[in-house]
Amino acid sequence: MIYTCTLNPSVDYQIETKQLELGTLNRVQDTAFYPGGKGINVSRVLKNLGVDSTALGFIGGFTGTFILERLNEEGINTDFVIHDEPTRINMKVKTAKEETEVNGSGASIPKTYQEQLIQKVEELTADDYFVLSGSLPPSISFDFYEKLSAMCDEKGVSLILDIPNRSLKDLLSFRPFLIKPNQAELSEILEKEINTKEEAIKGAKELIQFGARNVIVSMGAEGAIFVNEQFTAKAENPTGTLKSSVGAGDSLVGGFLASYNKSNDFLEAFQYGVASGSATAFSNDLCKKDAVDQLVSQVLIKR
Ligand SMILES: Nc1ncnc2c1ncn2[C@@H]1O[C@H](COP(=O)(O)OP(=O)(O)O)[C@@H](O)[C@H]1O
Ligand SMILES: O=P(O)(O)OC[C@H]1O[C@](O)(COP(=O)(O)O)[C@@H](O)[C@@H]1O
Repeated sequence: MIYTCTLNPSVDYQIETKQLELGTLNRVQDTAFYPGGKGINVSRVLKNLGVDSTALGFIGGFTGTFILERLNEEGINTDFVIHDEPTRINMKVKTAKEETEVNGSGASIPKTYQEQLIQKVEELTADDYFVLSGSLPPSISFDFYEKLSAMCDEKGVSLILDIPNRSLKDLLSFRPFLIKPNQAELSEILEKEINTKEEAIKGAKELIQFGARNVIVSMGAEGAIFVNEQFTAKAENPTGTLKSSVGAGDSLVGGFLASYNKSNDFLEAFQYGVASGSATAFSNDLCKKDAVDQLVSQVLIKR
């Protein structure tokens, strides 16, 4: 079974407006609410691609209820720890020119609730994948990532890490099956500029040395690279019109896992993941299977 874990979920409030001007009244053209947070997005993408998963993490309040209802409607298994404070709301503003994001910091999670989540992860076995994705809420420290990663390592659970944290390097000794920093995150982790695919491949190889088993660096409109101990590959995106790139990285992870789960083939999974990321970038919500299947042959992979 694939488990996703979102420690800091969100309701994503997407706004489309002709322009966004600070210090004045802006009126919007279009709005939509989506259940958000990186692990939740991975579960939603997996479901869209025909693969079941169970979404774990913390949710609470009226926003948490919204997330739970939407995931239930979509037929996604959930096993969240429910707390009292509302889950955060993240604003995603799209104008004709650019995308702007304002992410909340997150709810306060008491220690007893943190312990409840640990108990759920205790149940996982070596047949499972555990996708630990997204930021930490303010009341939880980096040790929590360490604790969950160490548990996966001990039990032989395949760990996928997609955390926007410069200390990701400190988790690589737990031998994650896959990590997926984006270009900016890789720069932060390695404390150097990453501008090209060649630089990203070099950087990803450093992360393999630290213990990661497979590394994908996503590079937005430029595509992505894949590195493991056996080979490296570059991917170019298919062409299309950008609608919203929110969740593109999570879609890459979801698409990769959906394909790898069936084929055990890294290159095929990488290609399908990139097609999923692009299909999300070309739509308002997360990618749907038809769109991914249409794009996949247009993703150019070079080993
Ligand atoms: N503008 C775009 N056009 C086509 N594909 C895109 C675009 N933005 C993102 N993607 C696809 O989605 C993947 C993940 O996007 P990226 O923005 O790098 O991740 P994150 O959301 O984690 O920052 C990219 O590697 C690419 O394949
Ligand atoms: O936990 P963080 O880093 O604040 O990210 C949460 C946000 O990231 C998202 O999961 C989207 O992530 P990506 O665009 O990186 O795939 C949103 O749904 C959510 O608002």
